Amino acid sequence: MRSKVTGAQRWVVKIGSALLTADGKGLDRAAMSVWVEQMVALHEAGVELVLVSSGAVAAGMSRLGWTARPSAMHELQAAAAIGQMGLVQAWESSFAEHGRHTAQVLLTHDDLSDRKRYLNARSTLRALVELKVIPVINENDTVVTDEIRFGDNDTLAALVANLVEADLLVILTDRDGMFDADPRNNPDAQLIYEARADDPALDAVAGSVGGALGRGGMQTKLRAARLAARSGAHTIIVGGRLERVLDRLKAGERIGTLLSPERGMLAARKQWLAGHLQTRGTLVLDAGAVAALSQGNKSLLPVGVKLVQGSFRRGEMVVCVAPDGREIARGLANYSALEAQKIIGQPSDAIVGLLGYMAEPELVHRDNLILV
Ligand SMILES: Nc1ncnc2c1ncn2[C@@H]1O[C@H](COP(=O)(O)OP(=O)(O)O)[C@@H](O)[C@H]1O
Ligand SMILES: N[C@@H](CCC(=O)OP(=O)(O)O)C(=O)O
Repeated sequence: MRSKVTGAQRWVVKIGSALLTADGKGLDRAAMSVWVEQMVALHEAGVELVLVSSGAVAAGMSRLGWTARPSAMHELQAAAAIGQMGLVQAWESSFAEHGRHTAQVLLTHDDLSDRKRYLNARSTLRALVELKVIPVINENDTVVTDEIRFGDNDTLAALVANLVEADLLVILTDRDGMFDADPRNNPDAQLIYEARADDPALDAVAGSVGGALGRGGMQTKLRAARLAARSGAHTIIVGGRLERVLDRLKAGERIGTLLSPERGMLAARKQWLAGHLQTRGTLVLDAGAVAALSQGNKSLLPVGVKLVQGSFRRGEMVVCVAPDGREIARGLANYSALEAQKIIGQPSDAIVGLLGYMAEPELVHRDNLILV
């Protein structure tokens, strides 16, 4: 029984090109509807779901009647743009049969390394998940060029897992999981059931290149698991063609390869925050807010802040000090310094009236706060 999998509340499910396109013969709609059925069942069981779907280039190639993957970037991008239409149509109509809506989200690496865009993407995805809509994410192949492209959707899926703070990343692929040698040329290769994501011994077994349709291979899946582990997520690499694969994972069955993070989700996040030393401003708290924060596990609301110093943007690190200047905590501000100045001392339900919108009711959320 895998309790970390059965207990996971937020899953990112990534489906690779090799699986989705029935090995190059257009989209495999029958397989898609089988996954959709299982994802809907997960949804009904209260699991929050985000889908990362590859397959745009492969679907576009099949629409255009191309049999070989083009090497010219613009042809690849054109194929992706054409194929993405079919891809999202297929997901939407399949989920619609179960009364579920989907939402198309196209992201680039740049979007996730820019702090403001990162926060915007995070808010949108959170809102979609709350609305019980299934976001279907792919790389925005039209706007990426060589240096900024992900190169593979495994990395994208891991970044999405970090973004939405998923506790489980499920990578569906064309093999039953990660083997101790590339099964293409080692018929005796054994499936690895469990390992620590950071185990260096895994590098040697992951090989390097992917199949004809996908590009990543096991190496990018391993890298993705390590990236996901940074925010405390577990990763499962498992065969997408295994019967009832997602149902069986949810039931705790030992299928696929489970790669575990070193530490839990919140601890990993706080450690990441603690490493972020650059602070951009200071919030001077009132005595009530100092007491609330010191007790632990409380967010900082605008009402408990007396003064805003410095110039910071949404998402940047600020220092929270007591009225006597003593440092209490550090955290990521949900509002810029200019906005914070307008809402401090006010209850959170006044934020919309003061700013014309509300990003979050807290000035600093407790998950983004570390006590000093
Ligand atoms: N140790 C390994 N265990 C399993 N598969 C491996 C291993 N090393 C390399 N591979 C290859 O990685 C391929 C899956 O990667 P890829 O083709 O990128 O698929 P996807 O489109 O699902 O991302 C498998 O078909 C397999 O041949
Ligand atoms: N974004 C592109 C490429 C992604 C890709 O090949 O990824 P994968 O099959 O997961 O290794 C697509 O949808 O075709």
